[in-house]
Amino acid sequence: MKKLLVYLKGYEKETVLAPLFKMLEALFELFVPLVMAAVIDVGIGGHDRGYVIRMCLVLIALGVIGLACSITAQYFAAKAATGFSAVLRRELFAHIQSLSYTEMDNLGTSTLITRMTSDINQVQSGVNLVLRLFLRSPFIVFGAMIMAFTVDVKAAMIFVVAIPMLSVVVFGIMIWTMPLYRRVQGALDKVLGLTRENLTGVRVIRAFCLEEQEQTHFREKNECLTDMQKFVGKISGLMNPLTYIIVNGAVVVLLYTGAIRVDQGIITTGAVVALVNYMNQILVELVKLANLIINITKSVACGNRIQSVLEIPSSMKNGSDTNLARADEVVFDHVGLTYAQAGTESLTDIDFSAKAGQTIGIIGGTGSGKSSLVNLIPRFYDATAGAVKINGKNVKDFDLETLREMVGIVPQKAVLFKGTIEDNLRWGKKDATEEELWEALETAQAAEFVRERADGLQAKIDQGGKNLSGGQRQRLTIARALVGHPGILILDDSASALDFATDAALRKALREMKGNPIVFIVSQRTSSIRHADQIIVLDDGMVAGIGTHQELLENCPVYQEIHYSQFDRKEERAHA
Ligand SMILES: Nc1ncnc2c1ncn2[C@@H]1O[C@H](COP(=O)(O)OP(=O)(O)OP(=O)(O)O)[C@@H](O)[C@H]1O
Repeated sequence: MKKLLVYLKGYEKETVLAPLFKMLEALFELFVPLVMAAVIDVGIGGHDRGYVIRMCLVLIALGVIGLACSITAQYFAAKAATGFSAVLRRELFAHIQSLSYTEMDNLGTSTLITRMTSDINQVQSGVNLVLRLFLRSPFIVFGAMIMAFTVDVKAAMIFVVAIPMLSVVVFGIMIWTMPLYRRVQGALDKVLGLTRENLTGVRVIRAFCLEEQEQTHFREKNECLTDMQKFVGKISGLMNPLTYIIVNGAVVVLLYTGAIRVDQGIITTGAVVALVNYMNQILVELVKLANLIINITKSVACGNRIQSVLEIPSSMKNGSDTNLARADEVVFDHVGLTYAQAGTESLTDIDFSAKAGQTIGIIGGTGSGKSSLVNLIPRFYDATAGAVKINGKNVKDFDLETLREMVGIVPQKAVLFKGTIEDNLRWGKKDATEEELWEALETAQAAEFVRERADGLQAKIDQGGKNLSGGQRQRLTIARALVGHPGILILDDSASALDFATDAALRKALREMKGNPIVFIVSQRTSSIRHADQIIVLDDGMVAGIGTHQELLENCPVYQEIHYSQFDRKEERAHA
């Protein structure tokens, strides 16, 4: 957590001024009981109306100056805390962006979102509270005690007994509740995680009529959180009655002792009132201090969670080679891949090469390793054995940005972003001309439906592309990858939502593309890859066959099985 405080850099002035103004406010507050004592003793006691009015004006002035100091402190504290959290949020976001898929898989998106949002908010409110109260509360407690001694040493001895008793109650409750607050935070994390999962998967939940089951699940987690909060609340609820018993007991003793000493003419009535006021001030500040410590503990816990993400180094080291103007050849040189935390290899000894202008089909059952294989080319993951090479150089040697600019990838799940069609297409190439955008749309078989939209390229896209059909989304993601004219194009099962005619038209357009790109088509359908120059058949992470459609039909049982489960033999003879 301490390391996070560097993000306060640039707010040094606010960090000093906020507590300073709070101390000034406290100082004025400490004078109020003395002025009140003077009003009682001199003004009321001496029937001096003018004095009473003057002192009342002094009280108002003290109040106004105190308020001005408090508002100023609040302003500086809020400025420092919000500025701090904005920088922290930016740094954390940038760091998460720099992490590789491996780290992202390990952490999970849910917890990253909680850390980016509620954890940073908690740290922000912690910083704000610390700046305002950390010096003020102890200052008032000790200040009020010293003032009590200046009023009357014997009466002030009651403070010496009452304050430790108050501290035991306040801090005892704090120590008791602190671990419970941590558990409440954990339960809150679970409720947030469940809410997020349910909201993102709401369509699936409804499709499977699981609303009731999910509601029950949510109710259980929510009740668990509520029960914990109630329990902590009950313990915290003890704070007020117990502290008030002590304070009121001390006030009774104060009044009793004070009355005797007033009778004896040692102190004045006003002095007794001042002592009672100091006692109340101390109580209020001790309770504030305890709340502050609870808040600091929560903030430190949240800060540590943020720090732990910031400390994760990216396992992917960037290469330095920026010399990649064309992709002439992609080679998988005895490549193996074992995912972090997975016991077994997901890819074993993959060995093949692809030349410029070639189309490579990749086929295999679910979980056979097709996506894993193509993900190695843009370095979403790194091969754990062998090497993936472009133009004879290991992909690890290339600068990541250079490498990824060369590779256009259309992921299995078509993801679009809120904005216009044009905004989404420009992700592929910022400065693409309108002509280039339409060219990509034509190749991706998406031009027709974009033209049909009243706003054309300016048509709005909802978050995730929800206002488009699955096939339209897929075609737009293909167009987005094509805009940058990649030297290597990867279509990871990205034509699955297209009808056969559109799929065939897409493949024809891809073959006719300018620039001789190497095209990798991952598919479950043999019809999508039958015209590929080379088809790689995967079975349980291993190559079960490499060749053309005809060659594989003759000598690869795995390919035969896939193909004849989709087409009957008569149809195949007709095709041939
Ligand atoms: N991020 C990951 N972490 C750990 N294991 C993974 C990860 N991604 C995939 N795997 C494992 O690697 C194997 C191959 O998965 P992959 O997604 O490459 O298969 P696939 O052939 O593309 O499957 P599908 O056709 O269903 O998309 C599977 O056993 C899978 O569980």
